[in-house]
Amino acid sequence: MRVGARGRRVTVKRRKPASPEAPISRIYEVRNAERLQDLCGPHHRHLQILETKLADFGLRAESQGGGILLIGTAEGVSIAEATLAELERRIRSGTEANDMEVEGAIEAALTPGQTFGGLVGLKKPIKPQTRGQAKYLELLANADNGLVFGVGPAGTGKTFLAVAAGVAELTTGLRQRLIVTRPAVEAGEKLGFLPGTLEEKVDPYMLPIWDALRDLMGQEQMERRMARGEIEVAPLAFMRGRTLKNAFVIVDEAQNTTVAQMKMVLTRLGRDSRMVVTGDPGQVDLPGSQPSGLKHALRILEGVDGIKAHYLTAADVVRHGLVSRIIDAYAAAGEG
Ligand SMILES: Nc1ncnc2c1ncn2[C@@H]1O[C@H](COP(=O)(O)OP(=O)(O)OP(=O)(O)O)[C@@H](O)[C@H]1O
Repeated sequence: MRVGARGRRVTVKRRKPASPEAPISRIYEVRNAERLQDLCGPHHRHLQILETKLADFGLRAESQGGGILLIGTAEGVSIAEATLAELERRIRSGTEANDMEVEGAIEAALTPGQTFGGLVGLKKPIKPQTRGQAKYLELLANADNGLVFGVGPAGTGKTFLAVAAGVAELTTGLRQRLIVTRPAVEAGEKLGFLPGTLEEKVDPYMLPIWDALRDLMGQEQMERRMARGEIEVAPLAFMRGRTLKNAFVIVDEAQNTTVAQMKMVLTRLGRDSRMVVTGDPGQVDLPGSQPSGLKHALRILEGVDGIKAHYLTAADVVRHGLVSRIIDAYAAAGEG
């Protein structure tokens, strides 16, 4: 789905010759005079910002009765339409249109993942930050994808975006439960012998998950849903023998599952559930030379109907800029 003028392209006047860079003009139609004024801004300042930011596309924007005339390259006009549609969406949801919002809408329209329709029900909106993330989010946001593998190096948002999709499905009522599990390589089954509640036992290892949940739904909602049993964060061993129904299940750090563990968890998928498996085949911490269940699953499940795998790369790292260079250096040394 393209975030665009949503059927508003009423007038299309193409100039000759129809070379790709030839300027085109289209009218972004706005029937409501007050809305038109909000979009254009005082003394048409918003249109000036649009022209300045999209100068590379030769964009010109003029208010006309009933709409905004956009002239520029085809790409520029499309971005301007997407910007105006995003700005309209913000205004409709009660945001005051000001210079900052215009700039934010332009940024949203310019983001590589413009095709992503968005996850709803989150405390803060999530947007893809790279092309790879955009594709991954598209897969995650489509509830028809029963099993999605998110594979790639550290810091590409594999876990965070999976948690965002899970939170969105939980808070919008599409799924009754959100279950996040990780193989506890170090502690393993020994966790069962530590004192305290389950969360206390697994907290340090599960911290990144709690951080993401807190970020995406807020502490209060997170605790409320946890108390109601709607959110479960537990080591992989706790999944054994269960059928996970009506749940969004995330298997994180899946590179550290054994082949048997991976098969065990994949076959837990119950009715009305979805599963996202995330991991980095370059970071296997399994003792000895045990084969990784993730690598094995990716190999044998490739091409199976209804199963999607998405590969993020160093280009998708959203941590410090140095991280992607570190990953590349390790890969070059043959250790990634
Ligand atoms: N699109 C996004 N919007 C906002 N924050 C993001 C986005 N993508 C990633 N992040 C942030 O980047 C951080 C790293 O993401 P995450 O922990 O999911 O990476 P990962 O690929 O699972 O890495 P690792 O393999 O180390 O667990 C997260 O803490 C999250 O806050």
